[in-house]
Amino acid sequence: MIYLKMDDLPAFTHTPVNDISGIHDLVVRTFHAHTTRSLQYRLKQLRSLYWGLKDAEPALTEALKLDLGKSAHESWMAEIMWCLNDIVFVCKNLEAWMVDEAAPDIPLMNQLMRPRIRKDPLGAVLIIGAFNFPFMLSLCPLIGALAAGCTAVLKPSENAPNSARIMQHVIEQSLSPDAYQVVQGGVPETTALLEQKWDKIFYTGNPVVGKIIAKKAAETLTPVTLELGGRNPAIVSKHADPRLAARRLLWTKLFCAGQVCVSQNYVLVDKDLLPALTHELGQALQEFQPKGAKGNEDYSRIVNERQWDRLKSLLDSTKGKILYGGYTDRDTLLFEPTVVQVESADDPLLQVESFGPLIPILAVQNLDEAIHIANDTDATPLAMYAFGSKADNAKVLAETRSGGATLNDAMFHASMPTLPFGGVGDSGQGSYRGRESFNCFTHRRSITQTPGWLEGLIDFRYPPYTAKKFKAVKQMADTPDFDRQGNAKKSLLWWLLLLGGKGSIASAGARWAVFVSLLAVGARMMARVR
Ligand SMILES: NC(=O)c1ccc[n+]([C@@H]2O[C@H](COP(=O)([O-])OP(=O)(O)OC[C@H]3O[C@@H](n4cnc5c(N)ncnc54)[C@H](O)[C@@H]3O)[C@@H](O)[C@H]2O)c1
Ligand SMILES: CC1=C(/C=C/C(C)=C/C=C/C(C)=C/C=C/C=C(C)/C=C/C=C(C)/C=C/C=C(\C)C=O)C(C)(C)CCC1
Repeated sequence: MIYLKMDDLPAFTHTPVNDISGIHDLVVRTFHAHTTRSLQYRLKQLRSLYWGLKDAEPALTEALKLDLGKSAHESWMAEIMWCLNDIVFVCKNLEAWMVDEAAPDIPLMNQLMRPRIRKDPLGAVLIIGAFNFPFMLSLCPLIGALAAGCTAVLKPSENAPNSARIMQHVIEQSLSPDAYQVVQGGVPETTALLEQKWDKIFYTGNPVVGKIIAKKAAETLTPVTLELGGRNPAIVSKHADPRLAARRLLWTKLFCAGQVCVSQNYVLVDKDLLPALTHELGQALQEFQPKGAKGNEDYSRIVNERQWDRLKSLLDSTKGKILYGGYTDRDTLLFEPTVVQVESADDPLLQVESFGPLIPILAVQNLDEAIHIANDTDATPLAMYAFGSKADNAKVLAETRSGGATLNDAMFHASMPTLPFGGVGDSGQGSYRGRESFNCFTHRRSITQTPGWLEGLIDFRYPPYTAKKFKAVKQMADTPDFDRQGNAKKSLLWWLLLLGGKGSIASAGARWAVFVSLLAVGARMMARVR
């Protein structure tokens, strides 16, 4: 088999803005022609995309190397295999997902109307991808939209142009062009796309642009899923294992050179554990990169000069002390993983999302202080990490919010392809992955059907309203299981089972034991008397 090479592809060129409304109209027309509704159509498209990606694997790997210096290892694990497995999983489950769902919590009398929930595709959707995991962040939403029966336009990030080129090639070779289109470009092209009316917009990227997109979508009441970012804290309590914490936190800062939305933005460590943690970070860095970042050909590069410059000026602005790393080279876009011990939560490294291989560490007095700083820095980050005892971790989860969280590791909740993934508050809204990708592009349509023979039985709904009809309606009221003080009331049956008492089932059991014993004694006494 002759494998495709990136050189075989046309150069990255922006889609002419004047073509965008025609592209939009095409996918809208196709949706309204109901072309994409059948299960077989969707499966055929998904299976075709699978083989298109599979056959392009060498070029996909090459593109990620060109755009980000990404290793074949990371490219396979978190991009190519990720997307291939996503398609396989969706194909296996799609038929079950599409079946009408029985409606839950329906009173008996309403069951007669056969309530059910149909999964309707939302329509023609717009998907805007980001540069750091260009295939996973563009194709997985597209897989969800396709599975849901939508038509779609994908706008990959222009900051990963080679990945955008090969994605366009694979999509054009594998999917029906009437239903699935790619628009290439940056701000002007995305802005032109946002002028069109979509049935859903799925955006991955920074919160600033997320607000632009949410505002634009609000003008036409278009639903959005926003996969944004945040300043994700890692809290390392005094009960943590410093070696595990060091290795696992470094994982996400070496992965894609820290250009990972769910990587920790800063580390709050109990003051007593600071020496051990910093020591273990040095040990792990030595193990993970024995020849340093420069000598590690599997270590990604910063995506472009603009991002490199932003990171460099951020590092130069810190008042902290560099413990490890700090080597950078603009010519090769290399940025070494850099551990900085900072003395204040006001340090510039904690004020913005680095989205790079910076690891500021701040010592705290205790867990309460860590939680306070975390909530003060970013109340709704995309991710939260807690390393500590079971009680410590439970406290962190109970007293903070985040899109997702991993305990005693980094980014694991984001490493499971079928676990719903999304932000909260400023870090985003909506979620996807696995079945959630199907749901993300689906409208859950409630349907009922009233049989003719019921007409006389439910005429209480028609005027003229009589006393008899009103009495019938009054009897439909439910009985509350709580009293006027807001306390739960037990039903008569429950009162009897608990023998009138309150408290636990165990105490009720004790009462039953006493009650049965008394009954037995009484019965024996009655027998003697006879
Ligand atoms: N939640 C997630 O899954 C996820 C994944 C990756 C990145 N992110 C977040 O994204 C940010 C980094 O990515 P990025 O935004 O630099 O990626 P990016 O530069 O690739 O931009 C993302 C997309 O937004 C578009 N865009 C940029 N500026 C725009 C504008 N003014 N108007 C319209 N469209 C515009 C780009 O064309 C691109 O398609 C970080 O905050 C990171 O946390 C989140
Ligand atoms: C195999 C057996 C067992 C255990 C298996 C285990 C525990 C396997 C663990 C696998 C791991 C560690 C996989 C890690 C994968 C990481 C990935 C895919 C990272 C992905 C990163 C992503 C998606 C980043 C996203 C970034 C975003 C969205 C923003 O920028 C046993 C032990 C159970 C025994 C039986 C065999």
